[in-house]
Amino acid sequence: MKILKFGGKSLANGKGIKTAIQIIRDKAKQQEDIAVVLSARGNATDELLEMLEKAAHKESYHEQFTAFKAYQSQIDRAVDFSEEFTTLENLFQGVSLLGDYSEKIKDQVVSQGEIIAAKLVTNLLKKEGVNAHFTDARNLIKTDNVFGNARPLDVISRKNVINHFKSHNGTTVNIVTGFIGSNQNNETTTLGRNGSNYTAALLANFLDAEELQNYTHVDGIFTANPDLVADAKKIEELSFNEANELANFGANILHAKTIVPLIEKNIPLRILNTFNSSDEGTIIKQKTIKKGIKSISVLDNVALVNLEGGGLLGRVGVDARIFKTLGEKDINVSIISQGSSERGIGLVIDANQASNAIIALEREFENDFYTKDVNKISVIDDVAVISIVGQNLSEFHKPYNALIKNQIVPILFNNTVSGKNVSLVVKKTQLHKAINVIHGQIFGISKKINIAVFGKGLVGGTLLDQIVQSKKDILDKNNIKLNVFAVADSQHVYLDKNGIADNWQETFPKEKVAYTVQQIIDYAKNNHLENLIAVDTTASKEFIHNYISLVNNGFDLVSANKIANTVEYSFYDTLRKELKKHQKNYLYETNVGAGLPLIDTIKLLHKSGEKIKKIRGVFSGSLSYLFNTFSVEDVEFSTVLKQAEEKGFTEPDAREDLSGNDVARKLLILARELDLKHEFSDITIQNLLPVHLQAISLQKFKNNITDLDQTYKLIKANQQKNHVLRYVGDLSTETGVLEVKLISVPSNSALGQIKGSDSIFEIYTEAYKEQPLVIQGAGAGAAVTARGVFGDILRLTEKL
Ligand SMILES: NC(=O)C1=CN([C@@H]2O[C@H](COP(=O)(O)OP(=O)(O)OC[C@H]3O[C@@H](n4cnc5c(N)ncnc54)[C@H](OP(=O)(O)O)[C@@H]3O)[C@@H](O)[C@H]2O)C=CC1
Ligand SMILES: N[C@@H](CC=O)C(=O)O
Repeated sequence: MKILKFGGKSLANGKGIKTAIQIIRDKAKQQEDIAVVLSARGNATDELLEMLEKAAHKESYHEQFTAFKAYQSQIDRAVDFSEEFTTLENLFQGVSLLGDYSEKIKDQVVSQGEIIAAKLVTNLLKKEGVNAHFTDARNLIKTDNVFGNARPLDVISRKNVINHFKSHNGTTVNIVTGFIGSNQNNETTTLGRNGSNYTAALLANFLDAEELQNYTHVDGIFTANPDLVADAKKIEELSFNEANELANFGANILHAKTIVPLIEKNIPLRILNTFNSSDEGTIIKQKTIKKGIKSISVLDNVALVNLEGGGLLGRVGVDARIFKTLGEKDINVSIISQGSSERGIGLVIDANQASNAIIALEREFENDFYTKDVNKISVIDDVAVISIVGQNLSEFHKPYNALIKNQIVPILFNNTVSGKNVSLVVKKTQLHKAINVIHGQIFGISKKINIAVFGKGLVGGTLLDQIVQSKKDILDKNNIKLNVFAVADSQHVYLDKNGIADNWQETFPKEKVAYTVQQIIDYAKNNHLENLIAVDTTASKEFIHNYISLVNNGFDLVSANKIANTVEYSFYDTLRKELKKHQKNYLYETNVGAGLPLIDTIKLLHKSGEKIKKIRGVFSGSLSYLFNTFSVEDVEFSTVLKQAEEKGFTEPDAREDLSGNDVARKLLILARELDLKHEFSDITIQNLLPVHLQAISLQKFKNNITDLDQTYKLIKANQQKNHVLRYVGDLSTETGVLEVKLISVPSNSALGQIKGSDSIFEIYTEAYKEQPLVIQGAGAGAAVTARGVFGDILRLTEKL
């Protein structure tokens, strides 16, 4: 025999009840041996409780009652509910007169929901030709007298059920009311939370069923609540032990007490979706094939009680007193954690019971306050418990580190000795983000990286296009979901927590809003975005003042902008201290040599103790292009400069290149990588701009760009034969000299031979004494730079 159980949503008017009837009818017609257990339909239980409350407060419940009756009768007007409706009317009237009700009355009221459901379904099935039999569980499940949460009496209930099914067997399909029973005086009782599932499990146990099929409105049990974690996946199978852990930790479908009767007889429980008949659901059974972490569940209506005291060390019986005190108030403790010093004991309890718990504990430990053995009993009520079911402690560092990196520091954690469950208490405000971070780490379904790109010009825009093109591949190959949630220029931002559109260029003008960086930080916080990266592809001197705030708010940084590394050393130093404090990273490989792997190489050599003596070369891609072209072609200097701008080699204001500032910045960045605390003012710079072009507006400069031509024509003419012009940077760690200047070199020398926008860096070290280590390649350009920024982002994703 199989027991089928249908929940309220599966029996609601419309698609629910229709589909449920079809499922039962088809199984009955295929001569499957089945019994059916039903919950109340739709929101019947909640509505009955609401009306009861209204009656108790002497408020009018009549309108709601009329609507309730209409809803329940709507599907089949032929079914006679007059007995149930009259019972309800009488009960409400009585409660209204008294202005109060007991748990016993409450059970009588709510039980009508299941009775109405079973009567209706029986009738509908009969119309479909099924030999259905209305079965009132009050005649079968006998319980103790605890109204509202009654315990079934095993021996008598078992006997009743077996006898009933013996006399109603063969083609009969018993339609059983879930949730309700009766005591020895035949007074109606209910089985408490998840009562209908409990009825179904009891029946399965008593009748030695081969499977309990629980029809719900979801496809099964998920790796996490899909409302909180978009990437949550359905679990195919769970063991009873795992289900038990989940049941204790908030998985709504399961409840520990419903699993016990199934474990006892080794009866599998299958969670199915009434509305998705093709899905196999989740099966819960004795043994499963797949081992490992199964699910993350949450308890969010909890409070953390903390008892602290210097005099608790070695005191026998303190915990016993706590539990006795809470037990007397019927307060259940779901987690306890105690340090070996015994100075602090943390207890997780139901949030609704927190005040009672504190009052009771303060009373119990009153004398200990006087003796100063106990200093404080406090409660934190804005907390939630996240439980990782199946978490092996040897792997726990992964989700834990990810939480810390995302600035979520658990308040308390705790594990079961069996190693099947690790629970973390976190602030409720951080719950959403925490569960996503943990889920991404342990299930590896995909790690979501949330990126804000500041600056959507040449480099930023190319980067965004590259991300759009590559994100699917990166997801498929590396399980990394790149989610650009913000794109900003100097005035506006386009925000979408689910990721900007692929055609972001067209969407930006439609969606853009004015912004401050703080608003973007708040947006990330309010939308619980994890693994945050801020990308600076501006050339802004002001934007860098947001770096520290971004770091403080959980962002890692990637930057093409060289300013933060080249302003005063004190800022450079402070930023690094903040990064260290918050365990954040700042990557800026493109600051020198665009996409060339220069900074990483220098860092590695320096870290390994290799003494770098000198770095020399053509540091600027745009000036390289300028002089490579100008030296060999018969063309005006200003014409080549315009070409360099058009090709995206120059800074937004090309005078940054021509003044030597950009090369000087690169030199300073490399010097600081070598722990030299130089300032920009320490660099000797040969400015290539005539004075009158230096301080005017960019537009005026562009209008007068041909003023450069005469000067460079002369310089070119005065060169030695077979020589070419190169603008070089020179950094000597031995002399402390940092210099950028225009020189004339033989065209067949290493510097003389470079082509296009190539940069060349010669690194002289102890090991590379005579023949330097040379890094050469395109030193400027939007595509190579954006690719370098992209590389930094991907490098960061490995650290997150
Ligand atoms: N080109 C190259 O080869 C290389 C460039 N780089 C660096 O890349 C950076 C970007 O260069 P490029 O793309 O050419 O510059 P662009 O001028 O093309 O783009 C700059 C972008 O930054 C935006 N911006 C300016 N201020 C802010 C702000 N406060 N907040 C947010 N956005 C802002 C601008 O917006 P708006 O339009 O509103 O002003 C614009 O969208 C520079 O720092 C450059 O040094 C590094 C290596 C190589
Ligand atoms: N303008 C710069 C771009 C890279 O930093 C250059 O020409 O090198």
